[in-house]
Formats: sequence, C-alpha cells, structure tokens
Amino acid sequence: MADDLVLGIDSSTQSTKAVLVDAATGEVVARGAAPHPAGTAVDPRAWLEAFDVATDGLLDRASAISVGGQQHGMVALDSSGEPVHDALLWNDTRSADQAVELVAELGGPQACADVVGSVLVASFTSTKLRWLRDHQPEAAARTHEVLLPHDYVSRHVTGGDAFTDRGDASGTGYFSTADDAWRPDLAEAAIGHAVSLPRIVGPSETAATTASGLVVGAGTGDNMAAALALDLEPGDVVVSIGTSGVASTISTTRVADGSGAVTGFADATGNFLPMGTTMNAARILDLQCALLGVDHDELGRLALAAPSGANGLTISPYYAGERTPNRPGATGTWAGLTVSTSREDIARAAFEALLCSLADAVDLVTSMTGQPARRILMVGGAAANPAVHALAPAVLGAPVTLPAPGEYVALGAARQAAWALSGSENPPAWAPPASETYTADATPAVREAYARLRDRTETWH
Ligand SMILES: Nc1ncnc2c1ncn2[C@@H]1O[C@H](COP(=O)(O)OP(=O)(O)O)[C@@H](O)[C@H]1O
Ligand SMILES: O=C(CO)[C@@H](O)[C@H](O)COP(=O)(O)O
Repeated sequence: MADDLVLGIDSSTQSTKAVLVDAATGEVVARGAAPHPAGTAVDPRAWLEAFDVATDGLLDRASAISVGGQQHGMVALDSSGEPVHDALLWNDTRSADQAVELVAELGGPQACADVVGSVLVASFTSTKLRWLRDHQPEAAARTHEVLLPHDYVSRHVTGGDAFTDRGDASGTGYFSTADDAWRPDLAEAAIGHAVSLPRIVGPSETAATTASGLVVGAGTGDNMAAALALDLEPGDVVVSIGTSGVASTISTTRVADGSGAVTGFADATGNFLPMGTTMNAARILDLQCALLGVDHDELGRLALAAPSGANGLTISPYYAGERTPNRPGATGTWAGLTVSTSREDIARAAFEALLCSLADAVDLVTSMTGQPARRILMVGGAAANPAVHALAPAVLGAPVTLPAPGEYVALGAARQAAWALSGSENPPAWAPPASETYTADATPAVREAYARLRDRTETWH
C-alpha cells in the first residue's frame, strides 16, 4: 500500500465528487467534482458523464476505487444495459401509493420491517418498480436488470457484471437484513416478473480488477460511506445536511422499527445503520436564499442577527413532500408572519426549521436504539454554514462536533477501496479528521413552536 493512491467517489443527488487519497494515511491529494441534472427523475447516463468529468486526471493515478452513491434510486435497464426509464430517485414521491400497497402485501408495517429492516415508503426501490409496472407497463416489461445508482456507476468503471453491497442493497425493499441476502421474489412481486440483481460483494472484498489492474471495491450507499469515513462507534450520531437530512448511528444488532420512523439499514462493515431521513434539508436554505436574493453566507449573517424563535415566525419545511414524518404529499407552511417580520426573521426561521426537523430525526434514532447520543457529528454541504454551527447546539440541545470540512462520503468510499486493496481484516486506520465542537444554551421553545406547527399541519395534505 505504500505510495498507493485510492479514489473515492460520492455520486450523490446534486453532484459527483471524487477524492484521490493516500491509501496508507488517508490524506487527500487531489479532488474533482461535476454537477448532476436537477429533478427527482434523471437519465442515469448523466451520472456516468459526471463521473468521467469528476475523475478526469485522477482515475489513472489510482490503484483502487470505490463508489458511494445516493441510496434507493431505481436504475431499470433493458437486456442491452440501456435505461428503460429515467431513474426515479430517493426523493421522488410518485410511488407513495405503491409503498402502502407493498407494505400491506408483506403483512403490514411490522411484518414488512421484520423482513426488509424498514417499513417501505416511496423512497424505496421496490415501490418505484411497482410504479413502473402500474404506469409504464411497456418499460416494465423490458426491464431485465435493476441496479442502484452506485452499482450503475461501478459498472461503468469495470464494464463487467454488476455488483453491490449489503448497505445499499438494504434500501431496496428486496433485501433481507435478517439473512443478509437478496429476496429476488420481492423484486419480482414488485415489477411483475423476475429481474437480474447485482452480485453482493462483502465489505472488504475486491469486486473486480480491471484490465489495467485497478482494484474495484463493492461501493455502498452514501450514508454508509460517510459512517465508514468517520469510523462511527455505537453512541455516535452523524447528522448529514445534504439534499436529504439524515441522522444515523451504528448498531451491532439489527433494527426493525414497525413504526417506520427509523429505517434499519445495513452498514458498510457488517453492522447496521439505523437512520432517520428527511427529504428537505439543504434546500430549505437554498430556497430561502432565492427568496431573499442572498447567498448562503449572507443568509447565515441575517439569521444570526435575529433573535431565537425568529420573532414568532415558524416554518414547517416539508416543501418537497416529506418522509420523516411520512407525508409524501406535504407542502411547506409558514406561520406567525406579522407586519414586523424582517428579512432576518425569515432567514432565522429557515435555519431553525432545518435544525428542528433534524433534531426530530436524532430523537427518533436514539430512542429506537435506546442509546443516547454520546457525540453528534455534523457533515454535508450545509454543515459548512456558520449559522448552522451557532444554532445547531442550541436547537439540538447538545454539543455538536464539526469534522474539518471534507467530502466524507467520497472519503468513506476511498477507505473502502484502500481496505479492498490491502486485503486486511480491518479497514485502514486513518487518523480521525480534525474537528471543532460547538456548544450553546438550549432553546427548547424553538422546538416546541416547531412541534406545534408540525402537528397542526399533519392532516392538511
Ligand atoms: N455554506 C453553505 N450554507 C448552506 N448551504 C450550503 C452551503 N454550501 C453548500 N450548501 C448546500 O449544500 C447542498 C449540497 O450538499 P451535498 O452534501 O453535496 O448534497 P448531496 O450529497 O445531496 O448532493 C446544496 O443544496 C448547497 O446549496
Ligand atoms: O434516501 C436517503 C437515505 O435513506 C438519502 O440520504 C439519499 O441517500 C440521498 O442522500 P444525499 O444525496 O442527500 O446525501
């Protein structure tokens, strides 16, 4: 491994990010990035183009590569490997009715969680396959193979057969977290005929070696990759503020939450990754920037100039529908506007709404595992904002640790690649990132106002 470089990829909702890393130390030596098309239904070939741009000049320097990717997306391919339909992403809610139907077919919420680890909502791949069967029968009939986004990108690298890992597989709705194996019968039931599924590769295994000698790791879901980068231990809670908002923690035992609040995914090491996921996170701030005509830095400055509670302005930020709580048809609601509401209040209310929804997710995950958060780590694009640093510990009511800014999903993928390259039993022991811990007095009144609005709007959509 001495002198070897490994490439880690994050093929996430909004972009592809690549980091070229020293396999022995974890030090980043080069980076690349390329944007993805907007929308919740995307031609998956755009991710391959983004991969080529982001890895230009990096790929040929690497001895090994792994791809982390947005979870759940449906990449349905015909017998020549071409998409039969745009990929439906994790945040596409058109299959909400199909989710209800599939949960009932599995015997109800608890029975569903007992089988696949989670109660299915519209994010899960199987619900999208059922939607394809019901609404695009011709495309469904031509579907020969179903991949996840990271599998599709990995195959672009190898050109061979498709492979995946247990972490990303556990977000499909046709993987048994009890047996650590596909349930091809559930994929078949969803789309109406048998489909080819990728080979499942173990956490440290080499999935393929290309003709040029590049070792390719299994890859995994983006949240599993971030957990691997941060070397999570039980009791650590990671809060990610990307397109999605995520609270996740490591569990050595399987989780099957019949309430549906916590998804019981597998992780990228052999453990489990219980998660609470929101569909509205960084984009709550993006929207507020657009409405106020400011950039992220100015939005943060405005927010910090307003008092806690934003002078009574509260936002229910479920702009794109929501998953935690499960309200696929929801829209956003602003309450408490007065003739005195200022730009500062409007900015503040957006940060507080974002952080309250994340605080709900943290509470759900910690109450499910029964393990209070030992440490809360915050990552993702919007975690860079100084107003998040200042307000997160107040709203969450606990210290918040910010690892040094970095692409933690891509770094986790790089660590998996280095693990495969090493052939060792354990992932390489890279030094933990430098980090800063932020504290503040708790502001429970902010969460109380948010909870009132959240509960009041429950039946509105
Ligand atoms: N300084 C910042 N303040 C607030 N939001 C930010 C900041 N920098 C980036 N973002 C937002 O973070 C999001 C991208 O985060 P990222 O974790 O890369 O998302 P994803 O993994 O879902 O593609 C975008 O919505 C972007 O506008
Ligand atoms: O659906 C989930 C988790 O269940 C999302 O977390 C996706 O994995 C997308 O992640 P980002 O692109 O927002 O990081």
